[in-house]
Amino acid sequence: MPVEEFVAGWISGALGLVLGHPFDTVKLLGFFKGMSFPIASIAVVNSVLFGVYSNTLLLLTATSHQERWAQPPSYMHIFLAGCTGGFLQAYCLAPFDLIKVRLQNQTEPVAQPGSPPPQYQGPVHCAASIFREEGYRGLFRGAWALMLRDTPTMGIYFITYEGLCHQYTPEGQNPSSATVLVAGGFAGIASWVAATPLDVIKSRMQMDGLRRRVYQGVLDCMVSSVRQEGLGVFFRGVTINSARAFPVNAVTFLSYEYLLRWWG
Ligand SMILES: C[N+](C)(C)CCCC[C@H](N)C(=O)O
Repeated sequence: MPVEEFVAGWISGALGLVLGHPFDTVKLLGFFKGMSFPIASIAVVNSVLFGVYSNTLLLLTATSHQERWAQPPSYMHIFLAGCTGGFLQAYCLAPFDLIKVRLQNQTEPVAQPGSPPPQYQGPVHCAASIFREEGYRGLFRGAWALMLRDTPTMGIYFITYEGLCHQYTPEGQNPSSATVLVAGGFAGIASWVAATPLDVIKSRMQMDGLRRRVYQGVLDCMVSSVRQEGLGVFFRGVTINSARAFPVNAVTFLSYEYLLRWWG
């Protein structure tokens, strides 16, 4: 099994994250505060995504990454490989994403003197507390919603990327850096727009169970969110998600393609 894609996915995910982190942290003081945990986690997750995507395409079409611009795979194969990558990365992402959401939802930007310490003191403490209080399965709270969010939208991610690259690249050539940046940026936006409704539900499921369980499952969470807040609830955060998605995914794809060309 070719491993370059896993390594390139690892590095490119980390680079994209450095750019995206300020968007994730706009509410906090210090843009790059607390970055080591997300870097470590996105590197693992992106490596699984790109590694599985590329190897699934290899299984489906028998073309390696180097041959793919000359012999483009069908959109059906690209979509299936993207969905497979999205499905498997969701399981790796689930505990990391849970910890991120729990930490982001708990704190005041500046601790008030005399106020009680935050429930979770950092990522490791957060993971240990969830494990202690909610068990091993607690670490996978919201994982089902995350998997539903990522499986089809990672298919959309790769279809948009490959489609735009082909559109703007002469037959048989490698896409230019500008093309890769723009195609990567729009792939990020397209997949985030499609992912936002389930992203909202996923975050609610992850916060559920902290005290009293409110939702019975993904469907129940959807129905009660729409009842209380209307259909607009599904688009909450779509603008910030898209603004973040462009630079993050432009850099992720550019570094991914360049690392593979450089090694290959
Ligand atoms: C599938 N979904 C839309 C959730 C993510 C697609 C892009 C993944 C990228 N690491 C990022 O953080 O933007």
